[in-house]
Amino acid sequence: MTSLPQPPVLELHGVTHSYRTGNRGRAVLKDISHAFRPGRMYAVIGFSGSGKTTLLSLASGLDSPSAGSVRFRGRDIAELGLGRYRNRHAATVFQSLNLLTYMTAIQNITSAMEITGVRRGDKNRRAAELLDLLGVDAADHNRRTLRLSGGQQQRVAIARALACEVDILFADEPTGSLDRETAGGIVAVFQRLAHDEGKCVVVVTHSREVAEASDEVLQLKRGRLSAR
Ligand SMILES: Nc1ncnc2c1ncn2[C@@H]1O[C@H](COP(=O)(O)OP(=O)(O)OP(=O)(O)O)[C@@H](O)[C@H]1O
Repeated sequence: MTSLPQPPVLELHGVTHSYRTGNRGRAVLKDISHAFRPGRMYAVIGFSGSGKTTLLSLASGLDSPSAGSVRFRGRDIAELGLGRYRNRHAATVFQSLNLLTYMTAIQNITSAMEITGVRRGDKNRRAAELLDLLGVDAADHNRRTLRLSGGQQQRVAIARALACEVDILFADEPTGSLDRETAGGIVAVFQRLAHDEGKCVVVVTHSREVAEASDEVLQLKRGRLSAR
C-alpha cells in the first residue's frame, strides 16, 4: 500500500518579485509556484545572483512578493501576519548565524524562546534536549558560543530555530564555511529533522553534497524555479 503524500505546509503561488533600481523595476523571480510538504528536505540551487536568497526571504516571511502569495497550510502569510508566521511557524538559520556569542548555547536558545513567546515551563531542559538532538556535547551546553567551533555554532543556531517549535526550517548556505566532514554532520541533522521529526526543511545551497542529500532539488534560473 502506498501512503498518500501529506498536504503541503508551504505553497508559493505565482510569486513574482522585482527590485527597484532608480525608476526601473527588475524582476528577479517570475511567476513561481511550488508546494513544499512536511517530512521532506528541499535544496534550492542556482548561480550566484539567480535569486535564491530573495526566494528564501519571501518564503520565510521576511519580505513580501511584488505579486502572488506565500501560503502556510493554505492561508496567505500576509493575512496570518508575517511576524506571527516567523515566530510560530517558520524559522531561518542565516549564513551569519546571528548567535549572541557572549551567551552560552543554552542561553541563546532560551532567550529566543522568551522573545517568541514559547509557553514551556522548563525552557532550560528543552534547550538541552534540542542540543542533544543536534549532537552538541553536554559539556558544551553551558559554554559561551564564542568558544564553540563553526560546526557546533551551526548546530546551536539550528537548535535555536527549532526551539520556537516551527514546522518549517529555512537555512541559507548552512555548510558554506564548514569542512566536508562537519558539513556532512549538518546535512545528516537536516535529514533527520525532515524524516524523523516531520519538519519541512528548505536549504539554499551551492553544495552538490547538500543537493544530493535532499529529497527534492529545485533550480532557480532566469527567474524561474524548476525541478532537477
Ligand atoms: N535589496 C535589493 N535591492 C536591489 N537588488 C537586489 C536586492 N537584493 C538582491 N538584489 C538583486 O537581486 C538578484 C538576486 O539576488 P539574491 O541575493 O537573491 O541572489 P542569490 O542567488 O541568493 O545570490 P548568491 O548565491 O550570490 O547569494 C541579484 O541581481 C541582486 O543584485
